[in-house]
Amino acid sequence: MKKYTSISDIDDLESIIREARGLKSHNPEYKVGTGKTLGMLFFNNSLRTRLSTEKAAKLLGMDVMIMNVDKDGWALEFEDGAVMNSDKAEHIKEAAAVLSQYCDIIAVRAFPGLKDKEKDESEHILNSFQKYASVPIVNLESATGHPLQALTDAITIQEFNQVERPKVVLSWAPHPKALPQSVANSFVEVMQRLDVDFVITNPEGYDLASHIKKDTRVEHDQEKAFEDADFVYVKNWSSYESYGEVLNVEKNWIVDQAKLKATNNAKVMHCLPVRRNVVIADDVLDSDNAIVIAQANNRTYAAQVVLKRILEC
Ligand SMILES: NCCC[C@H](NC(=O)CCC(=O)O)C(=O)O
Ligand SMILES: NC(=O)OP(=O)(O)O
Repeated sequence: MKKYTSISDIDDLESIIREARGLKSHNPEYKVGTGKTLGMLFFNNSLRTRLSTEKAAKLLGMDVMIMNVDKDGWALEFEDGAVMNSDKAEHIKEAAAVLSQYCDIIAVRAFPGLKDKEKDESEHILNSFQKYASVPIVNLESATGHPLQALTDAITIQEFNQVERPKVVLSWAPHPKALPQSVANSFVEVMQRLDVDFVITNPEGYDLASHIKKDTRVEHDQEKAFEDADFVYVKNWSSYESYGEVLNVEKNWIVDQAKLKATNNAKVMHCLPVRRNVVIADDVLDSDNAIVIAQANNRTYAAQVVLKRILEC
C-alpha cells in the first residue's frame, strides 16, 4: 500500500480485514517498523485516532512524533503563489518537505471548513501534503473521508456478525453542531464493498453526495429503515445539499431502545465521541446493544494493518 487517504486505496478489503483480525489475536515478534518514524499532524482535536494510531505504530516498533499544528506550529499557507504578508508564516511546500526528512510516514487530520463545498471537496490540505511530501500520507479524517474509521467499522461488523448477510443501517441522528460528512462517506464506501444489505436513513435535506451514495438505498423513514436491522450505525452529519447547514428536522431522530424494537436486536455502532441523549440515548449506550467500546478498540488494529502494509511496500 503506497498511501492511505481513502477507502479506494484498499484493493483487497477481505484480506486486509483478515490481516487486521490476525494482528489483534497475535502481535508478531518481528517489528517491521523498527527504525522508522510516524509523524502525526492534527489540525483538529482527537482522542481515539491520536492514541490508537500511536499505539499501532508502537506495536510495529515505530517511533512516533505528534504535533497539534494549529496550536504549536506555524500557521501554514496552502495556496500556490500566495504573497505571504499576512498571518501565514510557513508554506506547505517547505513544511511538507522538511517533515519528509524527519518522518517515514506522515499522517494528517484536517476537517472540512463546511463553508465552501468546492474547497472542502478539493481536499486541499490532505492533497497539499501528498503533493509536497516525499513519504506516504495517511488520512486521520479529512474534509470528505475517515478511512481508518471505516476500516475499523468493517472489521467490527465482521467480528460481531451472526447472520449470513447482515442488514446494516446507517442512521443520521441530531447534533447541535455542524459536523463533517467524512465518517458517513467512508462508511458508505466500505459498506458498498461488503456483502451486506445496506440502507441509509436520514431526513430530507440530509442526503449524502450522489457520487458517494451511488445506488445505495436511502430511506427517509427511520422506523421503516430499522426493520430487521442487524447493525445500526449512528452518526450525525451536516447537510450536503445546503452545504454545512444544520437544518430544522420535524421528527426526533435520536436512537433509543424504543426504536430498536423493530430491529433484529441490532448492534449499535458510533465512531465516538457521542453526545449522550442527543445522538444516542443512555438506554442504548448502557445496554448490550451498544458495541461502541469494542469498535473503538479495533481502531488500533485498523491503523496497525494500514501502517504495516505501507511499511512493507
Ligand atoms: N472522528 C470522529 C468524529 C469527529 C467529528 N465529530 C465531532 O467533531 C464532534 C464534536 C462534538 O460533539 O462537539 C465528526 O463528526 O467528524
Ligand atoms: N472516532 C474518532 O475518530 O475519534 P477521535 O475524533 O477521538 O479521534
